[in-house]
Amino acid sequence: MRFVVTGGGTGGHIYPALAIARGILARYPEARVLYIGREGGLEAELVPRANLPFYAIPAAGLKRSLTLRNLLVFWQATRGILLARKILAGFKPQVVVGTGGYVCGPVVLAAVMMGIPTMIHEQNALPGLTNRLLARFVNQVALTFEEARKYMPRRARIKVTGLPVRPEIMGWQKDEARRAMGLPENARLILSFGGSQGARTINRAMIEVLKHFYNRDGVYFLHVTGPRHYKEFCQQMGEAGLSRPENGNIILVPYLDEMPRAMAAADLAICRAGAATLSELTAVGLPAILVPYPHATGNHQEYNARSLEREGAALVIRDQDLTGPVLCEKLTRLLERPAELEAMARVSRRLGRPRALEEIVEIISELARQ
Ligand SMILES: CC(=O)N[C@H]1[C@@H](OP(=O)(O)OP(=O)(O)OC[C@H]2O[C@@H](n3ccc(=O)[nH]c3=O)[C@H](O)[C@@H]2O)O[C@H](CO)[C@@H](O)[C@@H]1O
Repeated sequence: MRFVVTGGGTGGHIYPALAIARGILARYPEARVLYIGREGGLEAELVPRANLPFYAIPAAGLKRSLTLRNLLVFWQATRGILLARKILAGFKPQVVVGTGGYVCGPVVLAAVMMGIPTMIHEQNALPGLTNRLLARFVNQVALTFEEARKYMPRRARIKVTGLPVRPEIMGWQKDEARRAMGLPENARLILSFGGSQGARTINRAMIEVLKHFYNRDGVYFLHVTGPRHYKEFCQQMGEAGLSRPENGNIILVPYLDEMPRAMAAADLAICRAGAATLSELTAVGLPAILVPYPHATGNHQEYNARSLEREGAALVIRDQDLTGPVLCEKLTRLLERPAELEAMARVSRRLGRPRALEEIVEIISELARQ
């Protein structure tokens, strides 16, 4: 069997495409999966590293307003469709799967024109422009959040599958993770982090939180500063009188490779609201205080965060409202009300979709049988 996956631009589109490719190969070890991405895109680096065959085509994004650049974009899209048609005609896939990003447009459209079954996956509660356009033409739309449905055409075939999380996320039991981290039995662990680069506003607020809770009994903090902010953060901790936080109840790291273990061990997370992060939190049932990244396209992180908040799995603080005292107050309230925190954890676990990948691969299998 042969399958094509496509999606690019940011890790947010590429990692789900890679997870789906791996899911297909796990189910059909004899299958061939080809990844089509953008010339010079981040996928051109990540896909070969994941040992998948990769073809690049030209693609660029439309500006939302009418500009000269858009003419160039149309030209590139036409070239992209022609090239994608050629690749698809040669490879003859049974199904083409797109996960969003500019490059997805020409590849999925070429497949639609050629009568090849197609599926797209949308990661966010507010769908991206490419996926919204493609949803009109594809055979199946898979969503992470139910909320995204209302932005999709009414006649689209839609299923809420969730977003595949990396398997390691499910690999730890809470007790085992806490023992491995050397945490005392009954202490609570608060895990705070920004995106992969960290988040300056969360760092700023966390300085005050850490100062407030320093050496407080029964609560531990694991704070991830982001690699670029680590030195500055340690310096600010020193200025706040916490020059040796590791002697108390605070662990500071620039980046956390051990995120799966930390999420399993933690009782509460303070973080951004990227789709992967939220899927991981709900997969392990970890309640959160979410601070959506305000510059994400269309402010989609706030839509993601509100979706968890509406259900009762998280609280949301907007980036512009985030200060040390506001965060301290919310945190203190939750720590003083363990029943509330436990209820949030239950809702979070209920929202989790640890079988997302299986469901997506099942849809792809059905399309392949058509
Ligand atoms: C800035 C931005 O626009 N981000 C978007 C990007 O997310 P992006 O992929 O940047 O961010 P996500 O929250 O989705 O994922 C971050 C990943 O990094 C991991 N991690 C993070 C810090 C750390 O120290 N260690 C670690 O392992 C997290 O566990 C998670 O797996 O695409 C997503 C899907 O379209 C969107 O929802 C996000 O809004």
